[in-house]
Amino acid sequence: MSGAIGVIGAGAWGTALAQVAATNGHEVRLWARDAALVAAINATHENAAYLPGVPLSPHIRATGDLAWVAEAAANLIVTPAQAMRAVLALLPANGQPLVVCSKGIEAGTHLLMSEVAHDQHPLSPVMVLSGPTFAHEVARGLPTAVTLAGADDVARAALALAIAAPHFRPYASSDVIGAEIGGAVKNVLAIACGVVDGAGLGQNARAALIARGFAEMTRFGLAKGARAETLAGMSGLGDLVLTCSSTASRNFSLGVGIGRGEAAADLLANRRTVAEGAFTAPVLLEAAQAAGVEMPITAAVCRLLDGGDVRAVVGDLLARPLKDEV
Ligand SMILES: NC(=O)C1=CN([C@@H]2O[C@H](COP(=O)(O)OP(=O)(O)OC[C@H]3O[C@@H](n4cnc5c(N)ncnc54)[C@H](O)[C@@H]3O)[C@@H](O)[C@H]2O)C=CC1
Ligand SMILES: O=C(CO)COP(=O)(O)O
Repeated sequence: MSGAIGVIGAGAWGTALAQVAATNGHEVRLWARDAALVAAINATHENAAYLPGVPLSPHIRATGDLAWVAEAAANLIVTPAQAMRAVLALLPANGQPLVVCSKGIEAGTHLLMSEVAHDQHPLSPVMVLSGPTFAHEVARGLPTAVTLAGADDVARAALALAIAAPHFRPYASSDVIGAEIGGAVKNVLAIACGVVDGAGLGQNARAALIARGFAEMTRFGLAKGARAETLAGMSGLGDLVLTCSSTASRNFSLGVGIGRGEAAADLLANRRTVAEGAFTAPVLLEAAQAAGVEMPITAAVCRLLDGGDVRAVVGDLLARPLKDEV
């Protein structure tokens, strides 16, 4: 793939991906909706608001002009999930490949982000890039592997070559739904693991939540047409383990606060960066109920986000009738 690469969304992850795309010498057009952020990135070659301390490649140019970004050979979409449809509606449609890098499910429609992208840009090949990828590590050049999923083999192979770097290794997949469901669901489960940490419930409980959470992810994924091996790969289990283990995760950190007894509403009101699991949880629960899939951990996270008492919610989760593991 020759030519520029567009990155839409200049938060931590969009900025880190811009840095990856610039590694191979591509001109990178990084769109932000906030004019002050555009000016600051271009003046300082740093995104101090969302990815502080990382000197950005001179190949990256921030912009507020979506039409200029749309002329690039491919567009990586990295807005918060619930904002994606509105931003894509403003993006000129050139049939350019669109790569969904956000993790979530659209409220109201229950659509995955790739489905939202297809709705808005039916002529574009749509791909999904997902995996265990803390932005600050990727931006510093630490080794990272991702799933790059897409139905169009040619577009996917071209994009993989364009973004692969010695520290950044994309694995190809044709399972778009599976790649997306892993990333969306793990954010909800990371909140649950944070709660366990904040409430001091111990490492056994955290490991049990990861395992039972993975069972939930798999049940939901299979019901939606995902492949089991995708859910067990980078974008599913890999990302689940990463985000359930570290306060570097915004979702895990949100859970820690809830586990310590802080009100979820206050924690969310005081955040500047996005914790997608808080938006995904109620949508996921609705989608699971519509599909007839039981997701008790997701339901527990929803109760906690609605202000439920931690001890009561955990007690209810553990008091459910005994059942077979599989
Ligand atoms: N930070 C990370 O390590 C990773 C994040 N992701 C996903 O990438 C997506 C973006 O996350 P981050 O970049 O980390 O978020 P962030 O919280 O660092 O930044 C969000 C960006 O979106 C902008 N924004 C907020 N509302 C908007 C709207 N209505 N329209 C357009 N732009 C808007 C903000 O101004 C900011 O530039 C999320 O879905 C997240 O789950 C995926 C992998 C890694
Ligand atoms: O998706 C991520 C890592 O793969 C980032 O997780 P958080 O959004 O919880 O920080």
